[in-house]
Amino acid sequence: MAMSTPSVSKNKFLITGAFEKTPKSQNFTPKTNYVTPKSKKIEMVSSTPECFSSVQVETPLIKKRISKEKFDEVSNLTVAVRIRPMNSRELLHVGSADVVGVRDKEIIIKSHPVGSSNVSIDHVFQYDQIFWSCEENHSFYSTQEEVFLTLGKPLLNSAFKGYNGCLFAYGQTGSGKSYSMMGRNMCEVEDIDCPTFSGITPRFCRELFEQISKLDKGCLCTVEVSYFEIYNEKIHDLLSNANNSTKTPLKVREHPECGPYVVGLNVEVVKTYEELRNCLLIGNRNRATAATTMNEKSSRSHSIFSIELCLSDEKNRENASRKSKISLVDLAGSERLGNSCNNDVKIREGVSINKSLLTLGKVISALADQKKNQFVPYRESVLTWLLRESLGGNSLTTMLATITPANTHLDETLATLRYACQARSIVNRARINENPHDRLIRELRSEVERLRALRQDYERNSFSISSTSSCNESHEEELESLRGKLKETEGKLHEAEKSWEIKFLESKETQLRELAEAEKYKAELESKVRIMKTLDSNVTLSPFRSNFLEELEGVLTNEADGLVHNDIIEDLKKWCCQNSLICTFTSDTLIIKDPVNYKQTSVSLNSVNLNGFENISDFINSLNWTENKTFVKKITKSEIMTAMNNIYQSLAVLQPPEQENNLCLLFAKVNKTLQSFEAALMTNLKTNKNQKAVTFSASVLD
Ligand SMILES: Nc1ncnc2c1ncn2[C@@H]1O[C@H](COP(=O)(O)OP(=O)(O)OP(=O)(O)O)[C@@H](O)[C@H]1O
Repeated sequence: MAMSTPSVSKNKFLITGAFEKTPKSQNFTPKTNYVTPKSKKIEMVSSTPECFSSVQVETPLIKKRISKEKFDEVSNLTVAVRIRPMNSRELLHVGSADVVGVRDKEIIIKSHPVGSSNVSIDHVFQYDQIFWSCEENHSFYSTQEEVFLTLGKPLLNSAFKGYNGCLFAYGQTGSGKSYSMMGRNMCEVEDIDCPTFSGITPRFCRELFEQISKLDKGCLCTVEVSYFEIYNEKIHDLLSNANNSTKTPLKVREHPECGPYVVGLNVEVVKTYEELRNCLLIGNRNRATAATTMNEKSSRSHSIFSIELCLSDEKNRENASRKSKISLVDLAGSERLGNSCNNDVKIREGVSINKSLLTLGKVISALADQKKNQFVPYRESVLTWLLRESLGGNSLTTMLATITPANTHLDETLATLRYACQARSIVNRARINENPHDRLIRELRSEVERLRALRQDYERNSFSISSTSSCNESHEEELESLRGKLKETEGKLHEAEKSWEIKFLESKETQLRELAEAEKYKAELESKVRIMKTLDSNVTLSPFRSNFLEELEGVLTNEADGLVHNDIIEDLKKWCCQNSLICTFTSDTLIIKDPVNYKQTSVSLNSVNLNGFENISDFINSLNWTENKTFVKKITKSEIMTAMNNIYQSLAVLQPPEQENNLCLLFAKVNKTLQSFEAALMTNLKTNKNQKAVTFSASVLD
């Protein structure tokens, strides 16, 4: 990737006067990116070869669009070209020559068609900015700072207004993309902070925090940063701690409102320039490590460093809250497949890089075409998908094309310049990312101001007209309609501002209500806990309580019907059931209870004999019945289960916050029921050792 900088320039035809310069000692005023700077006619001082030379104008005619439509900035992509010095390899190459000339905002490339040394063609390209960085000591040399001030700073200023921005470097390997974007070296603090060599990205970070420090006190500002690279169509997080080889590539998803994003990407919140610089260093080091282990991978990967800026100023209604995202992109080398691919891996890489760059090309030409409803294949590559908003969307975008002046790379240089020319036709519509209500208020305010100014003009004019001539009726009408319009807009603004205040109050009220509810719930919970504690200490629970359910379950499941298994007993049970009598058994006794008439009888199982009786009814009536005033009921297994379920449901009712008294009562009731159940069960178990059915007194079920 590194090439040494030559000490001597071998310009054969140096067309100086690249663009208007300010002497180095003076403060440099950036030529703003989105306004065409006034050009200065500068003479060519080249030594044009004395041969036939034809001129080929390569720049398509484009109408530069800079318009503000209700705070939307409609503008073409800003395209700049930077020419780096020839490196030692290029200088040592036999027959090497500098074929790039610069005049104002034009680049002229001199080429000789194959086989005709005497005929040359001048390819002329026009751009928004040209940075000639071939000879350091030359007065027209463009420094790193100038490149930042011209391209990076306007994007930063726009970010503070709420516009998204993107700056991407495009060019063949070794043409100076990383040098321009990051600097001469990029893995040490000294490199990042180097006043001479640090590139656009570190300068952007430094300036960002300088501007933040100058913001008003009441202005809240957050900065979030992410850094990733795309290699072979796969995304790798450069801020992740995981080892490069173990990293799983991240995926791209599309949010319906926010657009495409990388899933699981580390986003760091940074509060100082030093923290931001640290992120940059981590990312650069990760990138460099990957480059060494994977054979100069960095040349073949695209890196995207993104900064999200969020500003909110309660005091200043004009700039209530703004959000912007700036992406600084260093693309992979754009050379064609044949030039650099000499093995399988490289061919695969080349295909992937070319897939991204090819799609980028397709996207650029589709957007440049400007036909309505033209399909733009953003989703054909990860790069274009993620840069969608930067290309033809909501962003102010700048492309920096980097080239070498050497004739050895003439084809690549021409390809890069043509690519860059086409990109100039892309139109983006950037809008301030803000709350729609703030936007409405701002728009109405500016409309009111405009109408007021118009009215003043009219009033002044009509005064001079009426003083010189008789009353001009049509003028008066226009003035009247203007007044009406102004009144209407002022009314709308007043409404918008009022509704904003009402909304604010409403949201405050909702907040207070929610807070009060939360407090109430908290108090209820606390009282519930208090009750639980009191109950625990006051109520003496039976030692069997913990085993109660298991015991009950044991009894129920053991209902193995090991009773007297004979047909007579079965018939008796059936008959009793049909006649509303309760029929229970101990190991040797049959007990029959009549709950309606409060009677009870018992008979030894051994003496049950139906012989001599016509039917079961006669046998039952023959038994010795005694009075029994206690109403008892036999509970079946399913009845017990239902009763238990009822208890659990009652317990469940305790969960939501209840009035303290209700809660107390309910709890006591449940406890009582459980105790009764338990007592009844224990009595039954104790008194009837082999009993298989359990009888409870009816009060238990109340
Ligand atoms: N404007 C410049 N002035 C002086 N040296 C430069 C300039 N631009 C690039 N160089 C030097 O040229 C060499 C290649 O530059 P750089 O690594 O930035 O190329 P690149 O386009 O990013 O390549 P790659 O695609 O491989 O990443 C480096 O040694 C760099 O220092």
